[in-house]
Amino acid sequence: MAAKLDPSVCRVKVGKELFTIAGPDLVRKLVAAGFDVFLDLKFHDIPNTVAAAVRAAANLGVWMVNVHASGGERMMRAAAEALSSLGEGRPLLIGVTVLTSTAEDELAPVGVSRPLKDQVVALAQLAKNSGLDGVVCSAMEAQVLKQACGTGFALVTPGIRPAGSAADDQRRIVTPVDALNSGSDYLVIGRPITGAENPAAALEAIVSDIKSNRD
Ligand SMILES: O=C(O)c1cc(=O)[nH]c(=O)n1[C@@H]1O[C@H](COP(=O)(O)O)[C@@H](O)[C@H]1O
Repeated sequence: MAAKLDPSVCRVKVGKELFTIAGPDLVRKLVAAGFDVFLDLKFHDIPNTVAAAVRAAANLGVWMVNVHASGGERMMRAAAEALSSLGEGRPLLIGVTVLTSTAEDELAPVGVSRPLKDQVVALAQLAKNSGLDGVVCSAMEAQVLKQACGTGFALVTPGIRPAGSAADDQRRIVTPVDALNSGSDYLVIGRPITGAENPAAALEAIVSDIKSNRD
């Protein structure tokens, strides 16, 4: 897949599936090939373990790494502190709020009684106060988060689907142009590109749609 894509057009994300199959060597190869790599392992563990894991990610040379914001303030602070001594070249540290595959009615069974949007805002504010650089959320929440957390706080939005694409297991989906217009800083696009017959052409179509239709 990476060989079919151009590092000047897109970054790449290595998630749990690929990392479990191919491990850190593949991440090093992607970095060496010139890609900015988002290591999406969504760490969620005790503070000491998460701090050591994000430090290990930084040593691989990745551009972005994420943790679950629901791991709490002490966990996120430990992660932020583990990276702070690395200075400018350190990876961006991002907190996952509520997964884009989660729908409103799935929160109560896991003990969350407030509305989904309020949960996303609360976790984003906690992430910001814990020293993180931004959050993963749906672009549906981008506008409210830019107001709540300010423009310098990065919004990373999966659940991106060009008009007419299948939602698959995602529940809070937004088109690429609408996501950017709502304030998303980074779009995470998987299956609409990886599942296409010609991934480079699918990416190109998305980029040209953005160039011609963005506000
Ligand atoms: O942190 C993530 O990257 C992530 C968070 C989230 O809330 N939702 C979400 O879909 N993701 C990831 O983003 C990617 C979305 O892929 P597609 O649904 O194929 O576009 C997957 O690799 C997910 O693991």
